[in-house]
Amino acid sequence: MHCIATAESHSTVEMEEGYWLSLSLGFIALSTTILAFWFLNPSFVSGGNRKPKKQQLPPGPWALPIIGSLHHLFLSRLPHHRTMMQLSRRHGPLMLLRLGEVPTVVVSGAEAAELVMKAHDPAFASRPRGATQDIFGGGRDITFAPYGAAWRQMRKICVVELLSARQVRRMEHIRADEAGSIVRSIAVAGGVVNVGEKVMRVANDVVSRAVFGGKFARRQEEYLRELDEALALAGGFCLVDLFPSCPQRLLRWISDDERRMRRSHGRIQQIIDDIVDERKAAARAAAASSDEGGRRSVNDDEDLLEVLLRLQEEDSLEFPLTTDTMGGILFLTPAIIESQPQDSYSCVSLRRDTEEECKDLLFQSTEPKTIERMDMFAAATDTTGTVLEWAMSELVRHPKAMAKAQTEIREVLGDRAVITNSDFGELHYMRMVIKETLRMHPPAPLIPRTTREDCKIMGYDMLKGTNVYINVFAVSRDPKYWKNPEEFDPERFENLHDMDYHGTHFEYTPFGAGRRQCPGILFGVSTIEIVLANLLYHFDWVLPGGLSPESLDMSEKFGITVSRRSDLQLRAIQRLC
Ligand code: HEM
Repeated sequence: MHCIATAESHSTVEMEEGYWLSLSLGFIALSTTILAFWFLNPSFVSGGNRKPKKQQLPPGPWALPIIGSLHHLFLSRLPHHRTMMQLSRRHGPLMLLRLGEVPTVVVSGAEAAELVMKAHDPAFASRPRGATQDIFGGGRDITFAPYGAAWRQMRKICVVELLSARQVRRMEHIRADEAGSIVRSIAVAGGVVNVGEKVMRVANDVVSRAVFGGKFARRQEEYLRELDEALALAGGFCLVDLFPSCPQRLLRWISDDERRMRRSHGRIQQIIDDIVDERKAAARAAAASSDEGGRRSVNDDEDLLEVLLRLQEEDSLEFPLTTDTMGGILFLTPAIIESQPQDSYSCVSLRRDTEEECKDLLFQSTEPKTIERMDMFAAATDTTGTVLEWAMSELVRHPKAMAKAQTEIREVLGDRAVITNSDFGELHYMRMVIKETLRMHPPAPLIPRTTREDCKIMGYDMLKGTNVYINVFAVSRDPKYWKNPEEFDPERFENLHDMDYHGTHFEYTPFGAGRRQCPGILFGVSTIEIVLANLLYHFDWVLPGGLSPESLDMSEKFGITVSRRSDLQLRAIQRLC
């Protein structure tokens, strides 16, 4: 797909031909079949969640029987986070939508976000569950895990062992190497570059080298394609997620989302299996020739998988570090499990609500079994690549900002063959460019949470089991907190030094906040900084064919992460030193 020059602005996203036809047919088929169920079993449409008397639920737009508020989203020509932003400007910072059978509250103000992610954080610290998310992460991974003991341990390992500042610093040579190789590949290819593809690859290379010590090599293209498909489906807006009590067979007949998700996930799984197999064989060979009889010791070259295997051997954690837990953190596969003791734990069922139930399930002793999940790979690749692509898009649309960033980088870095993160102390403007990109294009615009218990927010009842989306996109474009919010203006951060990524300013939370806040901030930002600095240091960038900067299409593709709808194709002009 090409991104070049449509006259469309963000807010007039062109829908593909046939979309309306298939949408209408889908609605008609769904409504007819659901009506039939309604007559047979009226409690079906309520989803068991009728509004109890005397409860003060948040306001929201008018709803229809059966589909609830879905028509507001699906009849809009905008991606869901934008439609929700428009609706919440009418209905308020806490807005109730009924998405099919699923009651959902959208949070669109900084004060409300602070109440949800800080004041009442424990009540909102779980993730929604749906059929596609179950395939994607199965609730056994860290990202989609229900709040509870298993999640806490995975999180602790992530924060303390895998993504700590020390660990991220230790990986500096990987980032520098990979940023260098993207520069070389652009210089060799010359001409028009698919920037989106390049930055997605480099983000994936950095994380796979950090985790496995190696790269995806030949199958990276397939991996990224399948990841793209899976992430587009995992946003929670597929029919199977919206009508959980509707018979699966019927939904499968109407929509093939679930099948597509299984297919993509299966392919991703196979690719990872192959990589782990190779890695295992190499580890066995190394252990056989080691003087220490194969015992692992801390060393400076250990990748994240090695860190986990060492922790497992040390056996000093509160819960034993099983291979399942390791899989939940890194996205591993049965290839590793077979070497583990028979009393490994694994999650055997889905859709449990209480912490106790989840704990029971997550720590049931079972035979080792196949685990399917994607975590650090998906969480790190897509978000990092997406931010880089949006940053380059905004810079190309704003040549003055591009020139200012390039001048700064070239002055500060002087003549260098290799650029590393430790060279970046003085790159203030580039850091503001990244902050502004994350304000305008947070890669995860709707942060998904679910209520673990009844509570009251701004006088409204939030019932247990309600899904919650914190619309960080809406908050960071709200004129109440930001001057000219629709303008790309990195300078706005000049006087906002303390506006960082750590989730303490609730008008700016691209990485979320509270217990579930992204643990990969340092890893992600370090990768973004080094790749962006290299791209801007070594090349000048323009739209191909003499197109004007304003003509660049900026429309979005909705999914769990929101990337560009079309790839970013730019002409790279190598800088002559
Ligand atoms: C620019 C890059 C990134 C952005 C904008 C981003 C954003 C987010 C957001 C918004 C969340 C949800 C937070 C919440 O619920 O409050 C999240 C969760 C998460 N992110 Fe990131 N992320 C990025 C990069 C990364 C990287 C590089 C990694 C790992 C290497 C990572 C790992 C995770 C994990 C494991 C979670 C789940 C945490 C949990 O549920 O406890 N992220 N991220």
